[in-house]
Amino acid sequence: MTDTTYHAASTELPHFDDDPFGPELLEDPHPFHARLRDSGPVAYLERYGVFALGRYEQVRAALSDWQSFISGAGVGLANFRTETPWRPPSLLLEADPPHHDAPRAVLTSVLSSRALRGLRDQWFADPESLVDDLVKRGGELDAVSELAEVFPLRVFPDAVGLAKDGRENLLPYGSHAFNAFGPRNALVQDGEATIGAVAEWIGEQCARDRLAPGGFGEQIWRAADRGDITAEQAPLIVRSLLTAGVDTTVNGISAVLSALARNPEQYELMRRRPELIRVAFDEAVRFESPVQTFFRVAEQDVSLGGTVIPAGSKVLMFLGSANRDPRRWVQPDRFDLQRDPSGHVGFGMGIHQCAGQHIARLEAEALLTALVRRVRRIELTGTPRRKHNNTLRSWGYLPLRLTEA
Ligand code: HEM
Ligand SMILES: C=Cc1ccc(C(=O)O)cc1
Repeated sequence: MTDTTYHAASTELPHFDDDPFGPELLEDPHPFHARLRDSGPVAYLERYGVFALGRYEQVRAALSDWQSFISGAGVGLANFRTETPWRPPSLLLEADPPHHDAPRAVLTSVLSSRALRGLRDQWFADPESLVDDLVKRGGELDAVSELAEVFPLRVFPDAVGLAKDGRENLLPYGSHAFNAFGPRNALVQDGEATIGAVAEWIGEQCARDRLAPGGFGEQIWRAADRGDITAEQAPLIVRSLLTAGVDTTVNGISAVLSALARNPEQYELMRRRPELIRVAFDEAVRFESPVQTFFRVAEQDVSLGGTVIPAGSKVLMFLGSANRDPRRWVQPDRFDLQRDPSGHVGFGMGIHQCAGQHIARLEAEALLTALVRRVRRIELTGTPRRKHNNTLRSWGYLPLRLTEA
């Protein structure tokens, strides 16, 4: 592509000086998302020298076109072609076909909805006692520390086959990994101070002899015995579970609890029609988008939304903005259990679409089922507080009252 056409594209292109990873936008990204969408299909963020996609159509197109928008140069701001990643790249998230194929096939099989059937009874029983205790205690709670951070950490590490000790490392590791997809701002620098020991613990847990027989981790190692992947790949694929499997579901559960508390008529509807429980979680993932953004790199000059994005450019996809695009969703800012949220990009789209989405849905379904049986009403009892992260949309404090049914 010649300079003149690039120059022409860049001058016609809407430019923003906003910082999507700064405290103001992390606190409330929605006004910026609306400006970004209304500016056009493609924009340019001057602060980071990246192209930005805010509309559903272009985000979905970029997610689906893995040949033009690649993951192998990193799905954060860092370009692995010129910068050293903070950790060895993921064999799934930060890989392109053909290297991506075998690791993905293994995880798809290990985490398939069929494979999860054996977990259903145990995962549905667990939150019943948790909710019972909270209701008996009077029903006042911080839903983040006493529910959203508790339930996933009780069931998921066991399903992976992790040892009991050291599990307190999982949330800090995930938080740092998600911060590290952004610029090296204060959020990343704060994490760097302690991440060394945490990352070492995570790495140790991926060894075969640390993983309980029959768990997801050991099943990945058995795939290596079969030759589906190599023994060198197995621990890194286990690491993917530990990185993506906890903070995401914690924030997905916080998101659905927050949305239900703010929309009591939706909670009542869900109690009357429990088949809406699965819709509720996906609608919350659309509405809140626990994973807000991911990057891609243009593999070659690629035309999108009337703009030619030059080869080598980083492209920032605003999943949270796409999930609230009025060009795709009716009344997008409404949490509405009677809409069909399928097609949302909260789990991504295409070959990298979330490999753990069935896990996330099962956890949420188990918790919401326990709630609708025991709790008549969920209401906010104070001012919730956000927890800032460069990639995750997260609650730090969510004061709720659960009224016994
Ligand atoms: C509410 C919960 C979750 C959300 C919102 C979420 C979101 C996402 C998104 C947006 C992607 C696409 C990344 C991209 O296109 O670059 C993704 C991929 C992935 N997720 Fe999830 N995720 C969730 C839960 C989980 C869980 C529980 C696990 C593991 C058990 C998991 C494992 C993965 C993996 C391994 C990938 C990479 C897939 C690939 O590149 O082929 N996720 N997730
Ligand atoms: C959705 C986030 C995500 C983070 C890390 C990984 C990984 O480490 O493979 C996968 C997905």
